Order: sequence, then C-alpha cells, then structure tokens
Amino acid sequence: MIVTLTPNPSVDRAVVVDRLRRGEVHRASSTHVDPGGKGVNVSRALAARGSATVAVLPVGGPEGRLLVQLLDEAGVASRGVPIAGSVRTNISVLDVDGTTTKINEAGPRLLPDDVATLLDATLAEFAGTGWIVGCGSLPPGAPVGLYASLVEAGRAVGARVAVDSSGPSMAAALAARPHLVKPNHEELEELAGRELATLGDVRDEALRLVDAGIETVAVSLGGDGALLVDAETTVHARAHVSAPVSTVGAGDCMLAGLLDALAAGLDQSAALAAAVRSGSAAVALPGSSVPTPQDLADVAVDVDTSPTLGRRLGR
Ligand SMILES: Nc1ncnc2c1ncn2[C@@H]1O[C@H](COP(=O)(O)OP(=O)(O)O)[C@@H](O)[C@H]1O
Ligand SMILES: O=P(O)(O)OC[C@H]1O[C@](O)(COP(=O)(O)O)[C@@H](O)[C@@H]1O
Repeated sequence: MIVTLTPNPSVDRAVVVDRLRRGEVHRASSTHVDPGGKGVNVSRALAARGSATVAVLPVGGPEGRLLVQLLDEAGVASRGVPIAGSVRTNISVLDVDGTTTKINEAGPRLLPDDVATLLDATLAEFAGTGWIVGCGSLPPGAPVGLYASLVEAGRAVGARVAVDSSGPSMAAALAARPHLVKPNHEELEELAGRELATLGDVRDEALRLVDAGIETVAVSLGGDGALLVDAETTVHARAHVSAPVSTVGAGDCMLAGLLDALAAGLDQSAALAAAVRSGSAAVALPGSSVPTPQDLADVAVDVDTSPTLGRRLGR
C-alpha cells in the first residue's frame, strides 16, 4: 500500500494555444482538466496500473468537490479532510511547439487543526507495510516542518517515507532523513546552491544526501531520464519520446513507477527503469494524464549501471 499526502492539491486545467503572447487574447484549441497536486498524481498513476493506494488531501469549496468527483471517476481512493477554504486551480498553457507555462495558485490556508488531521489521516490509512509519500508545495498556514513531521511519524509506525517537495519544506524534510527523495534537476541545484551541469555533478550532490542519511536519492532529469544513487549503486536510465505532448506531472508518474517497483521488491536498476518508463510514458499524454499499462508497455528504456559521469545535461 502506498499512501500519498498532498497538503496543497489542485484542479489542473491545461489549455493549448498556438503561441503564448503577453497581453493578448488567446483562443484555446483544447482544454484538459485533471485532478492535480503531486501526491494526488502519484496515487492516480498507481491506481491506473492497479496498485493499492490512497490519496490523503484537504478538500474544500467547489474546486474541492470537483477534485473528489474527478478522483472518484478515475477510480482513485481518496480520504479528504474538510477545510474552510477552496482547493486551488493550477493552469498550464501549452504552446503547440511544446513550451509549457504554468501558473500555480498559492492554495487555501490550512489551520493548525487541519494540518494535525491531515497527518493523522495519513497515518490511519497506512496499513502496516509499504510507503507513505509527502508531495508538493505547502499551502499558506502549513508549517515548514510538515514533511519532517510526516517522516518522523511515518518512521514511528514502520512506514518507509518518501518526500518530493522543494525549497524550505524540502530542506526541512531532509533533516528528518526520509528513506527516499525525488528532486528534479532544478530542485537538486537549488539544494546544492550551484549549477549541476553533468551527470557526475548530479551524482556527487545525490551522494552528499546519501551520506547525510537518506537511503535513496532519485533525481529526475527531464529528457535526460533519471539518476538513482544509494550507498552501493549509481544507475542512470533514459527513454526517448519522439513526440512529447505535456511534461506536467511526469515527475509524479516517475515517482509512482519507482515506489511501485521498490514496493514489489525490484532491485534499484529495475526500479529506476520502471520509474523512467512511467515518467516518459506520461510525457506522451495530454495534460497530466497518467499512463495505463498499455502506455507503459510501449516505452523502451536504456539502463546504464556505469553511466558516463562527464555527460552534459540538457534542460
Ligand atoms: N522530454 C522528455 N523525453 C523523455 N522523457 C521525459 C522527458 N521529460 C520528462 N521525461 C520523463 O519524465 C521524468 C520526470 O521528468 P522531470 O521533468 O525531470 O520531472 P518533474 O516533473 O518533477 O520536473 C523523467 O525522469 C523522464 O523519465
Ligand atoms: O505543489 P506545487 O509545487 O505547486 O505543484 C503542483 C502542480 O504540480 C503537478 O503535480 C504537476 O507536477 P509538475 O509541475 O512537476 O509537472 C500538478 O498536478 C500541480 O498543479
């Protein structure tokens, strides 16, 4: 069982325009509405492949009702914690040339009781084995140490705990030593405070986190795939996508593939291959659609257990 906690979920609205021009009226050629927020997406990706998961999230306002309805329709089990404010709507504008512009709202304010109830609900959904995953930004009112509290509480009930966040909440979570973290390239650079131009730079920085007590660091690298580092292994995996459609939520699908594979007992190389298969399959789908088993079957992944560390990374 993989329980996800998304303190700041969203309704994701993706619109396609010819070319985004500041200050002009645009006519969208298509619109895609998905349930959103990083942990919600991890649960959606897991449910789509038939893996056991529950998404824990605050729910309020008309957007909250829509979010729960969309999750129900997608067959994703969720546990909503009622809040006074309204769930946010995040907008992605996709140019036909593939450029994506995202506008993420701050989200509704959480009260201290809401935060405590979210943590309690997450632990209550944990069935005794498997993973608890905390993902995404924190809304106003949530303490910066929310994910650190999740790591400590999760560890106390015997869960393996993963965190995917950024900025101060991620830095605070690292101090609590989650079992796994999944920064993307930019987030790892932010943590490192320097540019990470090559695979070797990423490996060195990931190893620094491993040395600080985090068992597994999986860094998603966009079109360059992903690098997994632990005390024994450095493995790189990559898949070519000939026609990328939307990268929104690809990192969440990548994390879902990784945790699902680790929970099934696969080794690090096989788990990273599954992760990249999932992330890259998502890139070929519109909005933040999650891949079905058929979509996953279509992706060929190259895995390298002795990657060329001098390899320069694109953006
Ligand atoms: N252009 C691309 N071509 C192929 N795979 C991609 C591409 N962009 C992303 N991916 C896949 O999606 C995963 C997550 O992408 P990334 O952009 O690093 O995550 P995030 O959404 O967290 O920023 C990557 O590890 C890779 O497997
Ligand atoms: O919590 P944040 O950082 O604002 O991100 C939330 C957004 O991220 C997503 O999970 C997508 O992930 P990416 O932006 O990493 O592709 C959306 O569903 C959601 O709108």
